[in-house]
Amino acid sequence: MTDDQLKTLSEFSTCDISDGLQNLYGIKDGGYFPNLCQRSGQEKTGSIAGKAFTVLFAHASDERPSINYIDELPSNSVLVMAYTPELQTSVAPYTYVNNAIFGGLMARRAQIQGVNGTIVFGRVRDIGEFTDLKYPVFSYGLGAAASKGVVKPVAINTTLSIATSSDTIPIDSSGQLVSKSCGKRKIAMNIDDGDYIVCDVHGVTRIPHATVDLDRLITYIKSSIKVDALVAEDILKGEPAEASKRKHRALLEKFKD
Ligand SMILES: O=C([O-])CC(=O)C(=O)O
Ligand code: NI
Repeated sequence: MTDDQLKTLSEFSTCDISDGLQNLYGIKDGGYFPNLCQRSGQEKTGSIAGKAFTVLFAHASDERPSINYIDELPSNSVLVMAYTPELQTSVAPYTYVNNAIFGGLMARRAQIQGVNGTIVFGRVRDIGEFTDLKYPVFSYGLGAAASKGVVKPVAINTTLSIATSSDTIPIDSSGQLVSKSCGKRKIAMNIDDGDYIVCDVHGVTRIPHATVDLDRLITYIKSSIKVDALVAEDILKGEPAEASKRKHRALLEKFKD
């Protein structure tokens, strides 16, 4: 990702990103990861963007050794931390682990290396320190206890599989109706290392780097924002929304393959 692309992504909202992924690439969930809350960094103008640097956490009994990931983080990345599937639940609170795996000292260390923010599919602590640092952190929940002896980081630069939908809700993460009779299961969405991440007040979106042409997506989103602005003007003049949308959406036809 070039500096220009990064700057442009940080000017888009997560809603803009989801519109682009849905309309240009047919990704029905719009790349949106539900249930994360923004804990800090709200004062930043624009969105938080960067390439995903992924860290996988496993139970302390996992045979893999604990690794140090916090001291070698690429600048302009977004640190993404998640658990192995058996430690995740697809209904609230989304993780079985009540300990926090990210805190103020780690935020400090990440920030000094130029990391743009942290996403934890689990719990975090020391939010007062995140706020003081103006360092953006998103998480499922909060905790007070550190992770020692309970979970440990076991892999970096790996695909993270996130359980996002409940087996009690008959709709999967891509918006398809699924049979209620298919029994217990978790429906996962992946984040690959190096995916483009954009976060804001709505939460977190992910642009899959393997399948999305970032320049094409950016060009589409710029046009889509223009269309929305034109429709907003029409609505202000008293025009009906649907007719205005039809009129201006033609601007987006050129993107259809
Ligand atoms: O001890 C931990 O797991 C994290 C923590 O509090 C910090 O980074 O300040
Ligand atoms: Ni701490």
